[in-house]
Amino acid sequence: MAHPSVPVVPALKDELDIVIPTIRNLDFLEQWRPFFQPYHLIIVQDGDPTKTIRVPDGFDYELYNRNDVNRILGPKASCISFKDSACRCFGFLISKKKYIFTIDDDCFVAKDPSGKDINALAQHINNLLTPSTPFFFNTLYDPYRDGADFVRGYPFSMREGAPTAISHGLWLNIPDYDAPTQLVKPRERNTRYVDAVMTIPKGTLFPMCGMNLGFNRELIGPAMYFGLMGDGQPIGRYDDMWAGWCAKVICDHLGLGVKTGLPYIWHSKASNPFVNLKKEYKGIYWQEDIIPFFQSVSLPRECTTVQKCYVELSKLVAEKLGHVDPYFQKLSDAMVTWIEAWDELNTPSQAASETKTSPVNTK
Ligand SMILES: O=c1ccn([C@@H]2O[C@H](COP(=O)(O)OP(=O)(O)O[C@H]3O[C@@H](CO)[C@H](O)[C@H]3O)[C@@H](O)[C@H]2O)c(=O)[nH]1
Ligand SMILES: [Mn+2]
Repeated sequence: MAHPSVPVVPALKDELDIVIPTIRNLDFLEQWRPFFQPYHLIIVQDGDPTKTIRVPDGFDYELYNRNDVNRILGPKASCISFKDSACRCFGFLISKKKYIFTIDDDCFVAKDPSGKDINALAQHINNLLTPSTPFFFNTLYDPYRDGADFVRGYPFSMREGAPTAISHGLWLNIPDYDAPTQLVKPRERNTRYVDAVMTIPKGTLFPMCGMNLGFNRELIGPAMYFGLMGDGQPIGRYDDMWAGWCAKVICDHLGLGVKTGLPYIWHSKASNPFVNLKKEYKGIYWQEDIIPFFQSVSLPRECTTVQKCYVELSKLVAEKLGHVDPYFQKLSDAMVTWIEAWDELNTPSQAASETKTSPVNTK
């Protein structure tokens, strides 16, 4: 029990950045203020860099537009998408913190069945700070949660679990459906609150949605590249999916865990299904080749770091998916550029020299 006179410091206050990709004013932050205000925000402004993005007073943030991306990365900026939410991964790159939470600007505070506001950030932090169980499924779901435990038959030698790399949250109201599903079910809303956090078993892929997502940047950051999407690219809205497939095979290889379930956010805006179909359609049939590829991936033992795994994966992408479309050779090259940029920005000497055009705003 915290002593009343000692202020409670929010968990991971100085170890976590909140990354928001945006093309609009960030009034949505007003609703998140009680939960987000103590944390540093990294705002990645997409689209026209001359447009001014309004951020509510009282938030500590840095804002990067496309001019900043080009200035900081130089030629390597080619790996950061333009005019797609995939641009958010620049925020992952430029951050210096151990943890990341990323959220879309049309995601609001949801209420649990008791009517209480859900602090999605606190739940992600709890998910990331407790182990995962990728090697043996616990049928009572998250065994580390208050009021739960490992069930009978769960090997004691496996109860230490694995470090958690990713925490994948869900959405009430507008579900993250693909365009064909949106088109046939335009009025479907997700009203089902499932009170569970589960570890996605080793060897199983999943469709990672980027709109309510936390991860340990030190464990899996270099794999969280959101690919080449949007302007000038033949595909969109597969940014988070690509990152999730790459990250999951690497987590499996390195013995790291991925959780999905709580927390929920309230996803307020359904994007246009016709526009989405134009962005997604190639991905809808390419993924019938992409998924078997990721299911077949076996990374060599010498790949002991995320970077080594990721570069090895980029080679396999070119080799095994290049026949599907020339795009995958471009993507393979961009994956290598991303790792070069990651290592360049995250070596102490280089990182310190980065300056920001937009002054860091303090409360
Ligand atoms: O060109 C753009 C468009 C949008 N953004 C910012 O990205 C997020 C998401 O935008 P939006 O809510 O319009 O997108 P959705 O259709 O709901 O898509 C979600 O599903 C996945 C598609 O990849 C992803 O998780 C979400 O994008 C907002 O913050 C926009 O401001 C952008 O930066 N550039
Ligand atoms: Mn949205």
